[in-house]
Amino acid sequence: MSNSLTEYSLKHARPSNIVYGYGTAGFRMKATLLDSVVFRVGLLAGLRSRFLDGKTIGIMITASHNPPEDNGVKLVDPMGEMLEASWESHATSLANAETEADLILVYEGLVAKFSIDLSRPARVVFAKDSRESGPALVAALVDGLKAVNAEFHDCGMLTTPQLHYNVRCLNTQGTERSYGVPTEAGYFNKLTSAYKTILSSVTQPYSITIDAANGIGGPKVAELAKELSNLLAVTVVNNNYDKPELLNHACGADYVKTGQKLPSGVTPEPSKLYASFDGDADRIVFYFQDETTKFHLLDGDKIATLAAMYLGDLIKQAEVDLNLGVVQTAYANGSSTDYIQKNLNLPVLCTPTGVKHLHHAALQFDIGVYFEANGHGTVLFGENCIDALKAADATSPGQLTAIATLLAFSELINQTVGDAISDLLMVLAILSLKNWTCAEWAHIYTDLPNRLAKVIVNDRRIFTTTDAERKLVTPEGLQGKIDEMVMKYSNGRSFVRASGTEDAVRVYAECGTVGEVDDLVKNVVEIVKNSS
Ligand SMILES: CC(=O)N[C@H]1[C@@H](OP(=O)(O)O)O[C@H](CO)[C@@H](O)[C@@H]1O
Ligand SMILES: [Mg+2]
Repeated sequence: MSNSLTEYSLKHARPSNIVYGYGTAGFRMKATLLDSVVFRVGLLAGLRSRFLDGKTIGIMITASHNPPEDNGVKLVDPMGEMLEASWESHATSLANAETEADLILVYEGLVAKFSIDLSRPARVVFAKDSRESGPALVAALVDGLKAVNAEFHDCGMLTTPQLHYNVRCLNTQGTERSYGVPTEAGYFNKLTSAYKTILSSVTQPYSITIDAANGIGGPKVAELAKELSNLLAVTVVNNNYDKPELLNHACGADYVKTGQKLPSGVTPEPSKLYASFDGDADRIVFYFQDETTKFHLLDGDKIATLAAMYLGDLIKQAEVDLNLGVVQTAYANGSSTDYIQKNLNLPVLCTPTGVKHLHHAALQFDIGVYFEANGHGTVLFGENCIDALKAADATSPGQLTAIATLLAFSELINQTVGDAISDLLMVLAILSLKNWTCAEWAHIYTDLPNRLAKVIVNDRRIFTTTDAERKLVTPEGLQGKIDEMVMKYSNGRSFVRASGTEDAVRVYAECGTVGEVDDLVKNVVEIVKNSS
């Protein structure tokens, strides 16, 4: 084993002077630096699968909304969730082992630590997004998997959520909780069947234009939409996934959310709904321009609110005792939190940034809605919830329909991870059923004007936080200065934290008016600059 490991790893030597870290979104950086990392992720996936009795582990090669020259890699655990946090440090140790001999020491250390029987089977599936560097990184990954004798299957080009779906299907096949057929056709069928069930009484197709960020989500959503042509009229723009140099360029969910503006390639018709995916289609934001050409963003907070409102109503109609809650991060607009708590009377939890935190918190509700403001999120239906719905004794047609609709939503909404395609269908289903225009959705509450800024500092690690990242602990005294500044503004809120994916500190601010928020964010950026 170690011989073949040494031989293979010599082909994938680690560059010196780089420190790798498995962060919020796995390893992510310039693709040219990732060959050894991806190879070693193959080794870790083999260990993880053997540790979990041969369950299938997923690996996704993507850098999401990053520029075309970047790439990244992340692991998917058996139920389709992100890699368990305690294993992230093992990924980091493997990636940072200097020499081949060091690598074998770390690898064998993990084998011993977890008493892993290397004679057992290891199973891995992987996919990549549409980046140019994808195929070469896949070759490195395959070497890693061969080096540790893992069985593997290459799923080709998929969206990140499709790979998560496949992993869960493979690990639940033949069980009572089978998640579906582990193929792309299986994924499309699951979503389209659920959509047709939910919209069985609707006759008008909903029309939407999607900016696919020139990524892999474009061809996938176009394929799915063919099956739904009676219910959905989809136009895909920025759909050049075969021109990887255009990926995320002046388009995509991150561009639209951060800049609060239209992507290139979109010439809006007044009050018509648009959406943008990110490069690997695990995020979505919606938007439209009104008759006065004012741009309205419908971000993750608006999606969460819409879903919570609609599912809350369905629970009431179903007369089943289920609790519903919403999970957000500090980046959620204050108006959305207020609306969910005060108007919808639902509990809201706040967690640190990163979907794994939100996902985990959402599991405590029977139905947990979680979204980051940037459009990454989903709705989780707990096993108890599904069982209660299936066992419910419906006495009226209204109750029956509500129960069937809730169950269909649990099939429509990806239960493993935020999914742009699944979230798109969820939103369009709700808008269709409510017969709502995009303006009606936009006006359920009005966002407080907000700004997100980035400050490059010498060492972002000195910025540590508490209270779900809403308060700085260090540098000492800095939070006090921010609080003093915030006090000067109406409805002001601002917080500062180190990014987990970029070498920068992020500053968020919101206020009662645009003028104030521009002023506040500028002042907090100054405070941060002066502190480091
Ligand atoms: C403000 C913001 O949008 N932060 C993003 C960003 O994290 P940072 O730790 O802020 O760099 O990337 C994460 C991974 O994609 C995503 O989960 C998160 O929401
Ligand atoms: Mg993404």
